[in-house]
Parts: sequence; C-alpha cells; structure tokens
Amino acid sequence: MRPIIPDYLAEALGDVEPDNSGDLAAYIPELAAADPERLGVAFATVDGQVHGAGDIDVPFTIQSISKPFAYALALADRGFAPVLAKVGVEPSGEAFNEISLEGGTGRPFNPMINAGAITVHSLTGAEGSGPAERVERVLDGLSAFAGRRLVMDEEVCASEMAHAHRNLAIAHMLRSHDVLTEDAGAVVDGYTRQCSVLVTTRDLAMMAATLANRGVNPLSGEQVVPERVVRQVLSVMLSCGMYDAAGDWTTQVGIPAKSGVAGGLIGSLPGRIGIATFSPRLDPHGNSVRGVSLFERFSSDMGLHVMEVPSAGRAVLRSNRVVGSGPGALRVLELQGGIGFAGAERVVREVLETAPPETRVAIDLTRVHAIDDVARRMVLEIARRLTLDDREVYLVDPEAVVPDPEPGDGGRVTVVREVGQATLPSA
Ligand SMILES: NC(=O)CC[C@H](N)C(=O)O
Repeated sequence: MRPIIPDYLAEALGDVEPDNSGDLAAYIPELAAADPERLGVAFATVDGQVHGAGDIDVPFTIQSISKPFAYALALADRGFAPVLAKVGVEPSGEAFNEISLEGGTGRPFNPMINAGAITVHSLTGAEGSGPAERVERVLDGLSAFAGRRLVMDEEVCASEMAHAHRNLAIAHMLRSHDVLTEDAGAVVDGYTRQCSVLVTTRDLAMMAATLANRGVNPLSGEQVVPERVVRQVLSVMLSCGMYDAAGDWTTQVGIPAKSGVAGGLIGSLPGRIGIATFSPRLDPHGNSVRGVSLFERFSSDMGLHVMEVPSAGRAVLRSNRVVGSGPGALRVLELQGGIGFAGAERVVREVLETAPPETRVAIDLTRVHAIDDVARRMVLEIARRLTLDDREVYLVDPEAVVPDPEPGDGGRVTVVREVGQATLPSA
C-alpha cells in the first residue's frame, strides 16, 4: 500500500507550487540569494514518526522560529518572574521589527517580535552568563528541541550582522530603557547567531512536536523544558507568533505557530502534532506565502484548529450497570479514555443522578489510560462520599492511574489492582 499521509502532503505541495507571489527577505543579502522554489512539508507525531514531502532535508536558517524556543530556554533558566518583568505577552499588532515598547511598563510587547526576542536572548543561560555562554546555551537548547546537534551558518550570520542597523537601533532603545543592562551590540550579535542556526523542515517539525509533546523530544525522550514553560510558549505563539497577521491566523488556522524570514513556518498542536513547512517567498508580514496556504489547508482538511476538539465529557462513561441481585448486588460505573475536569464532572453527575441503591459500588478504571490531577481528585472524592453514604466502594485500577486513597479518604474504599475485568468483586 502506498503511504497515505506523504501522498496527501505531496498533493498539497503540488497545489500551492504554482503560487510564486511574495518576495525573498531582501534585507539580509545572503537570504536574498536563496532558491525561491524550495518547497517542503513535514509532520512529526508526538511519538516521533515523521511524514514528509518535498525538500524536507534542505538546510536553511531558523531565523525568527528560534524565538519561541529561546523564550522557553529563558523561562526554564531564569524562572517566570524575571523574564515577565522584562518582556510582556501582549500581541503588538505591529511588524516583527517595529521599534516600539509597551506604554506604561516600558517592556517589549512580546517575545515573538524582535524587541522582545533580543531581550529574551539576553536572559538565556544562568544569570551572569556572558555572550559566548548564552550562544552556547541557545545552540545546545535548540539542538535538544530538534533531537540532533545543530550548527550555525556563519555566512548568513555575517551577512545579517553587516546590515543589522534596525536590530541595533532596537537594542539601543532597550538599553536606554534599562531593559537591556549590557552592551547592546553584543546582545544583537548573540541574537543574530541564534537566528543563523541551520535547520531542515524535518528538524523544525520535530522541534514543534517537542512543544506539542509537553516539552519531551519524541526521539530522545529528553524533557527539554518543563511543561509549564511549554504552556506559556504555545500561548504566546498563538496570540503573537504571526506578528500583525496573528488575529487572522488564530481565527483561520488556529494552530500555535511561528514563522521565520528564511521561509520556515512551524505549527504545534498540543498533544497531537508538530508541523513545519519551508518555502522562502514571503508576504508583506514576513510570513511564507505558500507556508501560510499550506497551513490553512491542513487546518481545514484535518480539523487541526485548537478550538475544534472532540467532545470530551460524553465518552468518559462507558457503562453504568448492576451486576448480580439482592443484597450482594454491585453497581459498576465503568470509565474509559483520558479523563480531565469535564469528564470527571460527567461522572460526578452520573453518580448523583443514579443515586445507586446498591450497597456495593465499583468504579472501574481498567479502560482509563490517562487521568489528570483534578479528575483524579474528583474520582477519589466520589469514592469517599459514597463511603460516607455507607457504600462499600471498590476502585478497580489495574494500571494504577489513581494512587491509593489516603486513610482519611474513607476507610472503606478498596483498591483492586489486578489486571482485567475478571477482578471485579463478584456479586
Ligand atoms: N522574522 C524573522 O525571521 C526575523 C529574523 C531576523 N534575524 C531579524 O531579526 O530581522
């Protein structure tokens, strides 16, 4: 059988290929010399499978796609408060290279525009790190996100540095407001090196998949940054990643994303997939023309908009039945799937509505593969309250998705850990 997903991706590339609108990023001479016809797309699943079509192994510079990853590293290295004190999280509605600061706070609006990203670069590594250590930290960190050792393109870096007047102006503005407290030129140099890291479309998909996978690289298994950091980064990508096109993007495509002026574009869909495209011609916002078209198509073809989710609560309760009869009758509530707040609320309601008359109640978690913290507490609370109502409660939990109830959680909850339905206490 021919592989289904690469065929679909190749067809999508074929459809956007004739569109040669847009321009190469001319303000960096080395990028203006790039091959404008390059075109590639890769999908990386959270378990490390890559499906691709086109030029997915051609290296190009990461440019602004480094911004969310450097932001993640700064948050992980310094903690939230020092980073938030210097860089906001509000969409600016302005171009990526706008020379502007937030009124009131005097911070750059967000870490996705250059003013924010230059500041973020200065916050990578342990406090007190020098310029060389920061660049090393960023290169190591980006490599960990990609799951392989990345290198820099010295020529693109030199080419950009020779024309970095605007970023230098931004950095001097930041220095004059004490957002930067060190040599403005050295920070721009480090930031430009960060932008010059070479990646392929395949790498970018894997980096996006690492964000989608709660910060764990699907190939190496390394927890690159904490989960809490990933949530922050994806949120900012969703609201600010596409600069002054962010509102359109969020409504039309709805995938946390980031573009770069070399033509890369990533999208990261939490818990699901990392996507990357590569096509160097840019629209007036600095976003890849064919990349944006591809993402619009993927989002609508495959229902990838973050606000479009399968109905969660409904399927959690697999069955609610009585086994046996008479005084030994057993009420069995069988749960399934992944359970979060909405799912647990559904179970709470079911128990209240059923008001089981039986004296023995089993909550069967055999088919539950994941349960988050709030849902776990709610299930234990259901069990506890049932015991207070004089029920004997059994938690059938062979995979130990919930911990043993504390003694105070009601002495009469019996946890059944053996595998399989057959371990349900017989009626
Ligand atoms: N949007 C981008 O990719 C811009 C990155 C580029 N290095 C710059 O700072 O101008």
